[in-house]
Amino acid sequence: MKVLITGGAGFIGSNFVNYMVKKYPNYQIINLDALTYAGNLENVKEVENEPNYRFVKGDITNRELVESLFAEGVDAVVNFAAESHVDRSITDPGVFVRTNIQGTQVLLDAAKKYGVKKYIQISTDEVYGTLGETGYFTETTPLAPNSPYSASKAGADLLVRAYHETYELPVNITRCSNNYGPYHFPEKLIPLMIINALNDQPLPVYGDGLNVRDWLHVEDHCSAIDLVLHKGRNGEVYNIGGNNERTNIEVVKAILRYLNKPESLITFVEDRLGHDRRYAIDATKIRKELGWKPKYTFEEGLKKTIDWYLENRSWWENILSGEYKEYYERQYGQKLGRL
Ligand SMILES: Cc1cn([C@H]2C[C@H](O)[C@@H](COP(=O)(O)OP(=O)(O)O[C@H]3O[C@H](CO)[C@@H](O)[C@H](O)[C@H]3O)O2)c(=O)[nH]c1=O
Repeated sequence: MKVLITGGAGFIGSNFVNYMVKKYPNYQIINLDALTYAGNLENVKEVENEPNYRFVKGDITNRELVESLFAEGVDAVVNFAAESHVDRSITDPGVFVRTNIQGTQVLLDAAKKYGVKKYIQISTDEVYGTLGETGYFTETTPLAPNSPYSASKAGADLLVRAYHETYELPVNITRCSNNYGPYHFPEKLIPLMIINALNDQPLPVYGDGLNVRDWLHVEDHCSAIDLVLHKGRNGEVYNIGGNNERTNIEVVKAILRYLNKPESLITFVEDRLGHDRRYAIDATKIRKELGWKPKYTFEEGLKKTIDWYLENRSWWENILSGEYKEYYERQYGQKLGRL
């Protein structure tokens, strides 16, 4: 089987590339990634010399390039390639529409033209919008995205659905909750808080810190996608979530406790615009239908993740000294009163 993984140098994509190359030595894995600010070949260093792995630098909106890869005979596509950061989408939505929607359409066209056996769209629980204090997102919850990022992901999901209904393309859409684990780019909550705590820098918590996210270890996400790839019923959506609801402030305090750093580092800053209050996934369908089970509790997964950041200092120090530095100052400098 030849599997094209797009966005395989980003956080979740690279974890999936590493997982697939090692687990299936008989599969050919092609990693197509544009290497934007969030893509990093260091993330796939552990498999770069494996005979069943190949990297191609390129953008999913590049129709010619995408078609040339499909012409080689791709059996399955797993599309992770996306602009993923909500805060960036609030200041610059255009690139989100381009990559997340137009890029998906290019992949769908090629998948249809060359007759792939499976197309998997990696989506997000954010397409469902926000929850109050109770309730869960199921696969039939209406789409109600609130940020330009989630709107672009919802748009892509609708295209994927339409290619199934109209052309009978064999698709699945997976919608996961917040992932965490190794190679998570430092702009996101958990790695940002770990790194700032290690550097004795203020930890910027948005609003009252009581927004709730449902955390899923990235390895558990990979095992779920593996099941969907091999056993998913065509045309179906599968929610993937770890049942680990935590407020942001709980997560931040747990990180400080593990690192033995003072809570005085916590700094409440101006809230994110349109900030979704709570996400919580009902993953009954994938558990019952495909037999998926996460292996990490949040406490174990978080400790393992913090240890990874302690052991891989040079990975994140390289990112911090590059173009990310400018983003960080723009995003937090004023909020933290340091500019
Ligand atoms: C970066 C940052 C975030 N936050 C808050 C905002 C959110 O309530 C929570 C998590 O923020 P983020 O790490 O940006 O993740 P969130 O907005 O939930 O979105 C993530 O999870 C989604 C899945 O739910 C994915 O679709 C997105 O691509 C991914 O970025 O922490 C802070 O309080 N301070 C911060 O500095």
